Amino acid sequence: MRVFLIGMMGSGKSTIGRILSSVLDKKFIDMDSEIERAKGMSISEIFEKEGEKEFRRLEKNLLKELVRSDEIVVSTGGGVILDNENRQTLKGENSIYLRLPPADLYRRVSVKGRPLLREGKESIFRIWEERRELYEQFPSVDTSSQTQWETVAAISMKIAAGERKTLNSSSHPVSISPGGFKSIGRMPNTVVSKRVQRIFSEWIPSSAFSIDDGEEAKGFHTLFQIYEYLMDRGVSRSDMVVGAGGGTVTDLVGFASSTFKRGVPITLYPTTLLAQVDASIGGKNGLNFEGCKNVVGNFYMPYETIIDPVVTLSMDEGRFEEGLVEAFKIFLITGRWYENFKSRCRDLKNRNLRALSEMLEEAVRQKDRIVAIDTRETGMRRILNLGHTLGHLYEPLAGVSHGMAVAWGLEREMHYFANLGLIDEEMYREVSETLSEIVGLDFPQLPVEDALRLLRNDKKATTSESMEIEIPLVRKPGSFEFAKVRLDDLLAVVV
Ligand SMILES: NC(=O)c1ccc[n+]([C@@H]2O[C@H](COP(=O)([O-])OP(=O)(O)OC[C@H]3O[C@@H](n4cnc5c(N)ncnc54)[C@H](O)[C@@H]3O)[C@@H](O)[C@H]2O)c1
Ligand SMILES: Nc1ncnc2c1ncn2[C@@H]1O[C@H](COP(=O)(O)OP(=O)(O)O)[C@@H](O)[C@H]1O
Ligand SMILES: O=C(O)C1=C[C@@H](OP(=O)(O)O)[C@@H](O)[C@H](O)C1
Ligand SMILES: [Mg+2]
Repeated sequence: MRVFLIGMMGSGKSTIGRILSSVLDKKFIDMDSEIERAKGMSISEIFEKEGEKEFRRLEKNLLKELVRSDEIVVSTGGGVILDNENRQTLKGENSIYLRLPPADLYRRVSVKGRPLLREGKESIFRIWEERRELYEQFPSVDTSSQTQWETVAAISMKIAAGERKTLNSSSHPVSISPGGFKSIGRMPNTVVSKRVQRIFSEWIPSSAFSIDDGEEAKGFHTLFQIYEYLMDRGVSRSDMVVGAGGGTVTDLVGFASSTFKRGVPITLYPTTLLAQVDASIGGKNGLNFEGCKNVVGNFYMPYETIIDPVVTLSMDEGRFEEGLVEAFKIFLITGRWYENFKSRCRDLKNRNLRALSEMLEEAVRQKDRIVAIDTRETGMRRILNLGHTLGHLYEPLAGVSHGMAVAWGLEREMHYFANLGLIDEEMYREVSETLSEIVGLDFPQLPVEDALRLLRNDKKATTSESMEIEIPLVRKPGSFEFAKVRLDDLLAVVV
């Protein structure tokens, strides 16, 4: 497959092209750089010494060469579309126009290395006016007020085939499907995260209801909005409801569908990595109440979960990596894919789609196996709480997100058990280094009183007066148990 990025100077073709090539495992080619290398001079020098006409001849010949290659992402020069033959060639390819209003281009573009702007940056407005109809002959993504990752995600979604691999999961049907998110367009009763709706609006049905997400939104106020939407849509038990968003959305819509008319079917489209490896698998749902996490909820298996790694590409730095932490936690517990994870960590952090799809398939299979054995968390499923005991202190007291808190909690719990000699130093160091590589470990010291109060209220503590709590212990990858620990000893590693 070949992908060509077209658009005005400054629209981001070279920047986005480099990132996109790493995501798609393809060779990156920047046409301007190729021409400069072949000629041994800069674009400006070519324009000056040999004229624009010669530059366009070189550009045209290079394009003819490139369409004979494969597995490439090409950032074209802004003027490649001026030649009709070039346009016809590009129309036969996966060509995407990075669309941006001229005012944004003006703010973004630098004159340096762009001879057509030698009269001044304001020339960008004239050039844009002259060319806009040529660019608009191509499929486009709007890159105005989009992050670079959101632009990469929108392009990747456009070109993703949507092939689906259904896992023979036992708790509920799950498919891994790069581009499968696009099937949401056929779903009539969709509740979607506002941010996801903005990024992937091309595929979200107009009948969808977009909601705020995040912990603040994960409460009865949003739940009642969802009930009202389902009422307005006349949803009955023979209809399908869709929840598309991160874990707060899949939890909310999961609970709403489990209680609306005593239960209507739900299909989940988890759109964060954390929701894909964890929140959307296993039927747990819930909402926060009176400042307490997940204090209302139940177990309700979705009709299906569609996991599309492409949709996670748009996530903010930091939030994306939190999903890697939850996956690493599962591989640490089961021992499977643990070595693979460490060796693929850089590819995973670079959001390489092939690595993500393989990782997701393994993580989902393993969580599904645990859930199938102990759906209602009376035994083995509690192991998934690894890192959450101390994580539930960091989340409110350090004011960090759930995923980051779990990373810090996992590292501190491993540190605690290493101090007791229950896990060897090498194991602790390996886990700590991996977590540090994924999200960094600059956690703060916590205030003693608040930390002790929260620890005593942890739902695993036997009684609030007790000074003991039973928490998961992983002695080595794949070997786990539950260990009774004293609250004040555990507290010592976080205060
Ligand atoms: N039910 C379960 O088994 C389970 C398990 C783990 C966590 N959870 C719950 O999940 C929640 C955490 O989930 P989360 O980390 O997904 O949080 P989230 O739903 O708050 O999403 C995090 C942020 O990512 C944004 N976002 C979502 N999809 C995006 C995309 N494709 N591109 C860019 N931004 C995107 C959201 O707008 C939000 O700002 C917590 O409430 C936790 O309790 C539930
Ligand atoms: N999505 C984006 N948001 C903000 N700035 C961007 C974005 N994409 C690229 N840029 C910046 O815009 C400038 C031009 O990008 P570049 O890739 O050189 O554009 P082109 O190759 O289309 O001329 C660079 O400074 C780049 O960092
Ligand atoms: O728009 C144009 O005609 C041009 C854009 C430039 O590439 P970028 O779009 O990467 O700046 C480069 O090919 C040359 O300066 C001509
Ligand atoms: Mg460029």
